[in-house]
Amino acid sequence: MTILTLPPLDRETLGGLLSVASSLVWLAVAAVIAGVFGRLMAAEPVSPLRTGVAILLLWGLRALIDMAAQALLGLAAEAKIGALREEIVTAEARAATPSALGGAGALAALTAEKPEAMRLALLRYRPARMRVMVLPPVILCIALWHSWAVALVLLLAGPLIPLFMALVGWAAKEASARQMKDVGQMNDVLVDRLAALSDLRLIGAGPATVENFTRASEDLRERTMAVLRIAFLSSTVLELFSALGVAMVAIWVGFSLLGELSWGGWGTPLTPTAGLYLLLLAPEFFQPLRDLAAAWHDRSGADAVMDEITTWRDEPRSQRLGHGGLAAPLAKMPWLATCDLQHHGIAYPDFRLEPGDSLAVIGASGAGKTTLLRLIAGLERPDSGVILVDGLPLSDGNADAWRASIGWMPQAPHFLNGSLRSNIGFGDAISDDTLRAAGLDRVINALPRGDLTRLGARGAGLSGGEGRRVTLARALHGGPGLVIADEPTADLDMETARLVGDSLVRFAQAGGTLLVATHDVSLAERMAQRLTLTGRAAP
Ligand SMILES: Nc1ncnc2c1ncn2[C@@H]1O[C@H](COP(=O)(O)OP(=O)(O)OP(=O)(O)O)[C@@H](O)[C@H]1O
Repeated sequence: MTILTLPPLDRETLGGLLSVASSLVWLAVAAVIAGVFGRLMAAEPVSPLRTGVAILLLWGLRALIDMAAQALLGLAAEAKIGALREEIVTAEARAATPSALGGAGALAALTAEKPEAMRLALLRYRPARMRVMVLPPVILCIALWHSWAVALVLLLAGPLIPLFMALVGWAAKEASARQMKDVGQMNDVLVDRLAALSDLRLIGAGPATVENFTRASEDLRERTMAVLRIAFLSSTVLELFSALGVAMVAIWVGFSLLGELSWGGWGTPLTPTAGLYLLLLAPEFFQPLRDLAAAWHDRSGADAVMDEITTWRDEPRSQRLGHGGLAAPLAKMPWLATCDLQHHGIAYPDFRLEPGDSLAVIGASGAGKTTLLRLIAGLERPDSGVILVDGLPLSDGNADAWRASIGWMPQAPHFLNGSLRSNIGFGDAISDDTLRAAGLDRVINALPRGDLTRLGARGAGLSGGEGRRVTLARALHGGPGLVIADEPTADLDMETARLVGDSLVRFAQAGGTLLVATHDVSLAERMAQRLTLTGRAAP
């Protein structure tokens, strides 16, 4: 294998190797310092300039290597965390069913907050493990060269640290997992309660909600304290072991230099330079082990997050059609047909919709109207049968472009916590024609802040009918070929229902294709075709 064919080092490995190199530079610095003090103690001449320059150069080198290592490790951690976040957001955007992990709050925590808990582990754990594999053996060899007694002390005290670390590690991982779960649940509680704040007040559930919330936050505090307790306990014990190790080396070196101890070396008396060198190296022997112990704790938190991400990954969830990416809409509106479509035990009658046609899907509650609309939009995969778009089966290959050609008016609209304008165009400019077509122009003129009126998550600031017109404008925005509307007139008074119906009919009269699921007989009668669903066949 030539060097050219060797796999390139990833940033994390390179960062880890540089952190090892930086620690090795310290051995050279310690040698220079010990040499200088040895000469001073032996009353030999020392060049302060040469010594100062040598130490400065070595420190500078170490700082540079350290900086490069931290930069590389930081980039590697950012890339990993970014990739995880992208994976979660992309998968959630493609999932047709909600995650069993929790609601929006839990998923937001899994995407934003929890991967952040992995950063310290990514920055510290692997480099610390690499340093542990190199530095203690190197220092042990140096110690053995000078004294078997010092090597024996290090050899006995050193392994106690990883041993204790492993024992604490189990408890730390469990405590971190419990804490991570609580963080997700807490976010869910927060999202739910904030969404229902006014309802909770009206039914007088304020005090009970506050009490529940206090209990949940108290639980989270206790879990966090449990994690911190383990961290404090483990670091105290590790400090104790390493302090004892260093103290024993210091006692041996001190008494050997004083001539009180004649054993532990290799027959020749310990020189002041060698003694000082051993004293400087002893803490460095324990340092990587202590770093690893600290990083081990970070890793416990990161493992708990990874376990949760693995559970989320392993959930069997059906996927929307398409890749979820941005796609250009189809050049011209195709014809649409269904063939032997079956989903969730409901068999759907076949239908065909030409460009410019309008179809009302009618049937009792639970007959499968919303499900059919979702299937047509590629938001769910049918259990069997096909949807034909210009004669081609709707598939992952054409679903993104198909959806880009559709305007969607859902039964239960969601609003972003932003201005009315941003709730229609999501950042795009909105044409006056779209506002007029949705009958929204007069509504906007009557609002004190016009299209800058801020909407809450449930469309607060607008009446139900006005909110419905916002979703209609959203569906019409961008000039879609097909508008799919799910119960567009539900819960509206007759006048507003007629206005919304007029807007939809005008869209169809202007050449748009219209698919409407409705219980509203007068709206259904205004469509060119009607499709009646009968739901599941009786068992
Ligand atoms: N993931 C699912 N698995 C199994 N059945 C489901 C699933 N989702 C929905 N259903 C069922 O499919 C049926 C059709 O539901 P759908 O919402 O399409 O009815 P609908 O005709 O739109 O009702 P409504 O007029 O009340 O809005 C319902 O019985 C519903 O319980």
